Amino acid sequence: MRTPWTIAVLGAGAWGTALGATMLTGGHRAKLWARDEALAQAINADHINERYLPGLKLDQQLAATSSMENALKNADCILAVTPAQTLRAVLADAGPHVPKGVPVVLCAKGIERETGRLMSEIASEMLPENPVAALSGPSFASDLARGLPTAVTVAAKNAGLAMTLAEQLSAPRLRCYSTDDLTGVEIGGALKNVLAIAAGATHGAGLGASASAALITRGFVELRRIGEAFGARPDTLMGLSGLGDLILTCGSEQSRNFAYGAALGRGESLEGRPLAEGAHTAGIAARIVRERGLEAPIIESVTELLKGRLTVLAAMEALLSRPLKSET
Ligand SMILES: NC(=O)C1=CN([C@@H]2O[C@H](COP(=O)(O)OP(=O)(O)OC[C@H]3O[C@@H](n4cnc5c(N)ncnc54)[C@H](O)[C@@H]3O)[C@@H](O)[C@H]2O)C=CC1
Ligand SMILES: O=C(CO)COP(=O)(O)O
Repeated sequence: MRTPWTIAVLGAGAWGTALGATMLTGGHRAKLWARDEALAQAINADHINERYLPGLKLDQQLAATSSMENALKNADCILAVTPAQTLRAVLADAGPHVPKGVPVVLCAKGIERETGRLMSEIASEMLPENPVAALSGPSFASDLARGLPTAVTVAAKNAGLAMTLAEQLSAPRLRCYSTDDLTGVEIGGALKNVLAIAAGATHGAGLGASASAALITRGFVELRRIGEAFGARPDTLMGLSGLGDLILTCGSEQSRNFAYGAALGRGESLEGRPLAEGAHTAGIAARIVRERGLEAPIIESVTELLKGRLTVLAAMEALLSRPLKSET
C-alpha cells in the first residue's frame, strides 16, 4: 500500500491538467497552480479546462489556485509542468513556498535557450535543497485526460528516489518505469521535439512516407549521438522517453511539434500556433552540436528552416547530397 500524497502541479496547461487528473486516479490529492486567476476559477467552477483541454470533463476533486503559496502548502511532491523556457521564472516564484526536501519532478521537455541548461540543472540551481527528477515518455495530454493508457519513465540520479517516485506516480492508466539516467531522459524528451518538427515539415511538404521513415531514423541517430555526448545511456535513448516519444510525436498532427513542422512544410503562417517546444530547443541544440563538434545535419536544418534561411525542399536536397558514408 502506498501513502496518498498531496501533489502540487505547477502549470495548468494541457499537460499539467492531465497529470493532475491522473494523480487523482492514483489515489493522491492534487492541486494545480495556474498563473491566470480566471483559469483557476473556471477550473474550480466548471471542472473543465476549456483553454487547454477543451470539452474534457475533469474530476471535481481537481482544485486549482493562482496562489503559489496555496498550491505548495503541505506538498509531498511537486510536478513542474510549465513550458521549458519558463521553468526558471516559475521556480523563482515558487522557491519561498517550496517545502524543503520534497522531490521536484520536471515534466517539461526542452533545453534552456540562453544557457543550454537541462531542466534538472535549472531546478538544482533554483532549489538546491530539493531532489530533482523527470517524468517523460509517450503521453499526449488529451489521451491521459480521457483515461487512455500509456507508460512513461521517471528518472532521478538517485535510483531509490526514481523507484519511489515511479511507484507513487503510477496510476491505473499510467505505468511509470524508473531509471537513474536523468540526463538520458531529459535529452531524449528535448530532442524528439526538434525531430518532430522535421518529420512534420517532411509530411507537410508532401515528400512521402518513405522520406519520413528515413528522416526519423537518421534523426534518431543524431539524438543518440548527442545524448551519448552528454553521457546518456543508449538503452535510455532506446526506451520510452527517447524512441518511444519520438515514435509518438513524429507520427501525427496530434503532436504540436509535428503540426508546427507540417505548417512550415505547407508554407503556412506560424503565428499564434500552440506551444511547440522544439522551436525553442532547435537553436540551442544546434549550438551544442557545433560547440561539441558533433554531426547532426537534420537538427541543424530545422534551425535553418525556423530562421527562414532554408526551405524544406532545399533542406531535403542538402541532406541527400551529403557525402555517402557507412550507415553505422
Ligand atoms: N501537452 C502534452 O501532451 C505534453 C506536454 N509536455 C510538456 O509539458 C510542458 C508544458 O506543456 P503543455 O502543458 O502542453 O503546454 P500548454 O501550452 O498547454 O500550457 C502551458 C501552461 O504554462 C503556462 N505558462 C506559460 N508561460 C508561463 C510563464 N511564463 N509562467 C508561468 N506559466 C506559464 C500557461 O499559462 C499554461 O498554463 C512542455 O514542455 C511540453 O513539452 C509533456 C508531455 C505531454
Ligand atoms: O511530448 C508530448 C507527448 O509525449 C507532446 O508532444 P507535443 O508537445 O509535440 O504535442
